[in-house]
Parts: sequence; C-alpha cells; structure tokens
Amino acid sequence: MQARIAVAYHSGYGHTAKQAEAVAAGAGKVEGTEVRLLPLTELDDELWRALDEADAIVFGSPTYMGGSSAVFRTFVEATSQVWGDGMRWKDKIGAGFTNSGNMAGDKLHTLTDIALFAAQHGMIWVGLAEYGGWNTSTGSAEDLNRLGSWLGAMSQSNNDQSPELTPTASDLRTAEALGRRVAEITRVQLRGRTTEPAPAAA
Ligand SMILES: Cc1cc2nc3c(=O)[nH]c(=O)nc-3n(C[C@H](O)[C@H](O)[C@H](O)COP(=O)(O)O)c2cc1C
Repeated sequence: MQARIAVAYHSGYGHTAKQAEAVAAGAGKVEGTEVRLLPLTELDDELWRALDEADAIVFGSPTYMGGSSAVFRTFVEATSQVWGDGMRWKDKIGAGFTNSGNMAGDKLHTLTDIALFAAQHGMIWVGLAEYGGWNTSTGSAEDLNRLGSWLGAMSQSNNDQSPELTPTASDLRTAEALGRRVAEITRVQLRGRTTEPAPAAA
C-alpha cells in the first residue's frame, strides 16, 4: 500500500520552496510513501490529476501582507470546481505550512486560511505534533518548532538572505517533521479504510 503525498505550494522568491522540499523530504522518509512536489505555477490538467490522485495534500504559501499569496488564492478559488464536483477531495488528509520575513509576521492567519480551505473541501486536517522550542532560558533558535506553531509548520526567512541561507536549519527540520507526520497518519488512514467495518452493536 503506497501513501501518495502531494506538496502543493507557491513561492515567489524561493524560500517557501525550500520549506516545501523539506516537507517532501520528511514525508519521503516514511516507508511506502510516494511524494510529489507541485509548484502552483500552472493550474493545468497535470496538476489537477496529481492532486486528485493524492491521499494527502500539504499546502504551502508564503505570508504576504498578513495572509496567503495572491497566486495561492488563485489556486484556492480554482478548487471550487473540485468542491462543486461532489467534493472530490473529501476525506483526503490535509496540512499546511508558511514562511515569512518576521518571526511572527501574522503567519498564523495564513495557516488558518489554509486550514479553513481544507475544511471546506471536507479534508481531515493534520497539525504539527511537536513541542514549541526557543521558549526557555536554555532554548535557542536551533530548536525544533522554534516559532511555536501547531496548526501547521512555520518558518522564517531574513528578508536580505537568499533561499540558500534561509529558512534556518531548525525551520527546515520542523517542516520535515510535519511531512513525516502527514505520511504516517495517511498510512494509518489508508490501512483503516482497507479493514472491514466494525459490526453494528446489538
Ligand atoms: C508582497 C509581500 C508581502 C509580504 N508580507 C509579509 C508579511 O505580512 N509578514 C511577514 O512577516 N513577511 C512578509 N513578507 C516577506 C515574505 O514573507 C518573505 O520574504 C518570504 O521569505 C517570501 O517567501 P518566498 O521566497 O517563498 O516568496 C512579504 C513579502 C512580500 C513580497
């Protein structure tokens, strides 16, 4: 049984793309997982086919002006056709990630937006199950989940640094952790679907 994970993302300048690659790498570490990285540049038939075939979709967008990017929103609006077609993505696993210049930067709004979008499609949301880091006197920016986010994975990229240098290694590990968790939960869900339903109570 292969779990098919799609990572569908927009990245204007390459930083969120790095985060997307880390999510894909994390998912790929789970045995029996097939991962596809899908940049949302062309909303063509190939993209919709890949998304339809996926058991899980992890959505990613940079945070621009306190929310997801216009390119990502264009994709979101285009999915209304999927929704209208009998809610084709219902019961797929969904998760999300975002990257921005500031430590906070209103990233939570982007994740909330993505989670709400997945809920409208009837998807089953998976968050990040990692303790927050960098929140004690002995903590550091190297900690996993240093930005303390649970709805999805957050990363931060200094505005004057290229994607070769940022997001930080800790943020990329955090993205990997989300990808791994999505793949694990997807496998559990697929296994559940293949077992006989429990008999009805007398
Ligand atoms: C139009 C625009 C709006 C932005 N708005 C925010 C913002 O609201 N909060 C923030 O922290 N950073 C903001 N930034 C910084 C980006 O989130 C940051 O540069 C990020 O790394 C871009 O990701 P990308 O390289 O994947 O496009 C903004 C950048 C742009 C270009």
